[in-house]
Amino acid sequence: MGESYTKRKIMITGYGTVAKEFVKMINEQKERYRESYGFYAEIVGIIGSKGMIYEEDGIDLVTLLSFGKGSQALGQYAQQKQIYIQAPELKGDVLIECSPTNLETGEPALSYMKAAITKNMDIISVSKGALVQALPELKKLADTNGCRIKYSGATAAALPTLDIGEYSLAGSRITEIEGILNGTSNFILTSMSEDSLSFENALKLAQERGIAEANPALDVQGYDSACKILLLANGLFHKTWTLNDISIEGIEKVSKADMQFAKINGNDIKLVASARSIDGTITLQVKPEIITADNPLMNVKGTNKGILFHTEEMGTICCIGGASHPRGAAAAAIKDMLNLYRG
Ligand SMILES: NC(=O)C1=CN([C@@H]2O[C@H](COP(=O)(O)OP(=O)(O)OC[C@H]3O[C@@H](n4cnc5c(N)ncnc54)[C@H](OP(=O)(O)O)[C@@H]3O)[C@@H](O)[C@H]2O)C=CC1
Ligand SMILES: N[C@@H](CC=O)C(=O)O
Repeated sequence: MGESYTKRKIMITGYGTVAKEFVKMINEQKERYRESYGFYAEIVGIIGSKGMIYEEDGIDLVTLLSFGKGSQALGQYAQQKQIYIQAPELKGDVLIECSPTNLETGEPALSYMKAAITKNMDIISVSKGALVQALPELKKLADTNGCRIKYSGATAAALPTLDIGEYSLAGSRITEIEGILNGTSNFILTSMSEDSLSFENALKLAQERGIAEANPALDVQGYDSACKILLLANGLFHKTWTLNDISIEGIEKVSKADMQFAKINGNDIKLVASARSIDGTITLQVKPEIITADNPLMNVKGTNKGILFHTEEMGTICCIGGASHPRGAAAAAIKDMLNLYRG
């Protein structure tokens, strides 16, 4: 890549586990991104629940990273740099949305995204609430304002899903999608099945790894998987389904005995999110299913995830890996950003 590059001013909403990984990656690799992709990211503002730090010429990432996360870290940064915590205001070129997922209201992400779009900012979202509540409305608003919305981080993050469907399978007719899309519940099921951990201990470990949702009920009750299959199915089948169109069952009722019984027969139990054709109609559901040994999803272990696309023209495509992890989620946001602006 030559000397010329695109520079964009970045704002982040929600400075938690994923956002901090995003900041770390920009700090460590911004020069590599500039050289290899012709794109330079300058983080100018971060909004937490108690207000915003903003520096027009770029936040000093090394200083910021010397503190923890959340509004406390933003406050410590402001004190160190002798700047004020300001009232939130979206300004810049790109919003990286990393606030907590709220499936009831979509907030605070929904308001942040709308405010950003009205300032002609592109959006990269890792949070799911606003997308699940209002993606068609947000896309319309974005079109009117000439901006774009990407959300790999919200559709299984490090596991490529939407990109495969939109780019690698372009032109092919996707008939069905099946996936293990939630790392926390897959980790719990694998730990119960292979490491004899209890449900509670496995969930605690997933929380310690930073992969469970702030409200882990979203993971174990199947809602996180439901959000992901909804966003994938709407994106790839060009529909506007809502969460109400999905039959959702989580893993809370799966017992160790169920897992052992499945294993005796060479099978396993996994939380599968699917968009399957039943009587000619696509039906969306999330539920624990028996996976037989000949199913590639059998190999999805621990925090890994996996997806199968059944197509008319390209046969069945399988992708496995992309373990749930805050760094993987941050990397998915970086991928979206580089794909939007690469030279
Ligand atoms: N963790 C993961 O592996 C993945 C997470 N995601 C999604 O990414 C998002 C972030 O996840 P994660 O970083 O783990 O979550 P965290 O809970 O670690 O971070 C969210 C942060 O948002 C801040 N926050 C809370 N309320 C507001 C508000 N009103 N305005 C701005 N900031 C606010 C909180 O800090 P404070 O209140 O102190 O300001 C908190 O630190 C979630 O929506 C999640 O679903 C997606 C893929 C993977
Ligand atoms: N909680 C999710 C991570 C974000 O999507 C998971 O466990 O996979």
